Parts: sequence; C-alpha cells; structure tokens
Amino acid sequence: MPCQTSEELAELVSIAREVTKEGKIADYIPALGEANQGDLSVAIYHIENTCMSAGDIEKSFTLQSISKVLTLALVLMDHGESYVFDKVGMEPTGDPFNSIVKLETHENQRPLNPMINAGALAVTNMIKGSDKEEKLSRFLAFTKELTFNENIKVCSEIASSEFENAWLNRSLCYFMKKDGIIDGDVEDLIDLYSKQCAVQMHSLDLAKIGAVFALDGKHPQTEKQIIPKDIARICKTFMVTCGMYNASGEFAIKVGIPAKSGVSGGIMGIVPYHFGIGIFGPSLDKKGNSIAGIKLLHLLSEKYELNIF
Ligand SMILES: NC(=O)CC[C@H](N)C(=O)O
Repeated sequence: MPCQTSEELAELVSIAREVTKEGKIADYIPALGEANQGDLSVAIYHIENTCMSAGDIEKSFTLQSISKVLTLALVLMDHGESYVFDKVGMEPTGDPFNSIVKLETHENQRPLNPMINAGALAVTNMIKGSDKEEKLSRFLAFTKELTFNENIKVCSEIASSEFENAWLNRSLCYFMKKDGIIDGDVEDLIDLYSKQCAVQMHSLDLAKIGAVFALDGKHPQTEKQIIPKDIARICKTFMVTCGMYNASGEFAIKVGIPAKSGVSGGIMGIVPYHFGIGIFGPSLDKKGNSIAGIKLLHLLSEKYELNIF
C-alpha cells in the first residue's frame, strides 16, 4: 500500500535534515560508507493500516542492530525465556555496542543484554535450524511475515563487507565460546549474523514492523498474532532500556518511546497501540545513532505528545 505524503511530516524532516551535516556515516563496515550523508526518510504506519511518509522514502537501508530485536523475538519463540536468559542477561550497559570489556570484568560471564553485539551474537547462535542456511531462511521468513513484504532480502554486498571486517565480533564470539555461551563454528555464526544485519528494507517496512510491536505482536493487516504478547513486551522493554545503545537513558527521557537503532542509520520506533515509526538517516552521532533520526523523533514526540512515561 502506498503511503500518503504528509506536508506536516515533510516540514519536520526538513528541520531535522539540517543536523545531518553534524554527524558522520559509519564506515567500519566499508560498504555502509557509500550512503549519502544528507538522506533522511520517515514512515509512520498506523495500526488501522493507514500510513504517512516524508523525505527520501525510496531509499533502502540495512537493518544492522535493529535486527537484534527480531532475532530475540525469534529465539524466545524457539526456546522460551529461561533458556535464552540463562545465556544472555537483561541489564543495560553504559558501554558502546561492540565493547568486549564487560565479558571479562562482569562477575557472570554472560553478555549483559541482547542489544549489544556480544548478546546479539549469542542470540543469533540460538536460532533453530540444521545449518546457517536454514537459520537465515527462518529469519528471513519471519521478517517477511512482519513486514508483509515477500521482497525483503539480504544485501550481499553489505553482508560480505561486514563478514570481511568483523574482527571484533569474531573476538566476542571466541571469548563467549570459551565460557560456553555459544557453541558451533564461529565463521558460520559471523556469516549468519552479518547476513541478518544486512537484511534490506525501506522506512515503510520498518514502520510496519513497529506497528506489529505496537499491537503486542499482532499484525495490523493480517490480524495474525505473529509474536506472542509476552515476547513482544520483552522486546519493547529491551528497546526502552538498551535500544539506543549507551544513549538509551537520555532518549527515554527526551523522546520516551521504545526504539531501536542500527549503524546504517535506521531507527524503529513504537508508539504502543497507535503506530510504528521507520526512519532512515545514515549520518550518525558519536554514539552511533542517526543524528537526524533522533532529532526528528524529538520533534515528533514533542509535537504529538508521544512520550509514554
Ligand atoms: N550498532 C549496529 O548496528 C551494529 C551492527 C553491526 N552489524 C555490527 O555488528 O557491528
């Protein structure tokens, strides 16, 4: 379904777009470095199946860390809470998303939560399937169901670019293998994780996933309960406490909605029982969040009183 263009939204996008100049595009995954610094798009998908959008909505982007919310939902459905949280904690960390430090210094060697890379790699390792191909195809099928879009696929250029440069993620895996948090072949896990992060979509697809979470796991179009309500709730809670990396506290105070960002510049926002928000703006702030995306969410939250607290 095409989205309505909204002048009100376009005005907010043009204000927020100004700050793209102050940020930087992530290039530690070299292929991400090809994005345009000034791009910014937003789509808002309402649970009653209407949507509005503005900005560069024809641009696609990869999920990166936003995929961590989806793999968490999938493994919680695969194994249940106690199995998953036996290996991954529930506490926020004040460290950057790819930090290795807490794996050694924290008394319990479990990664602190599923939204940092260590925890997310452990979660990806738990996806059910006989090999990495089956695991990826289950993840893709889940993403297609959430977005109601059969065309969702992996961007192989970005997946290979991450795979070839994922030295820190490999280190996290070997560290966790030592402690029995993950098992199996690390190269297979890095391959699967890089592909999961490289799943590509548009702001509208992301907004639609947000709308599923806004409805406690029920798809607004098909009305199917894709994610059990208690699991959707766990995912949203992690988004509030850890979704914006080590900027989650400030974001909760200033914007006040569950949200998850990724280094490609995507942000998925959720306004419970109202709508999902999908944003793409590749220029990032120092903590790795879309600088204009955050600005736009501030403006939206203020104007429409979205803060849930
Ligand atoms: N913050 C992110 O989006 C990180 C995801 C990225 N694929 C990585 O592991 O480095």
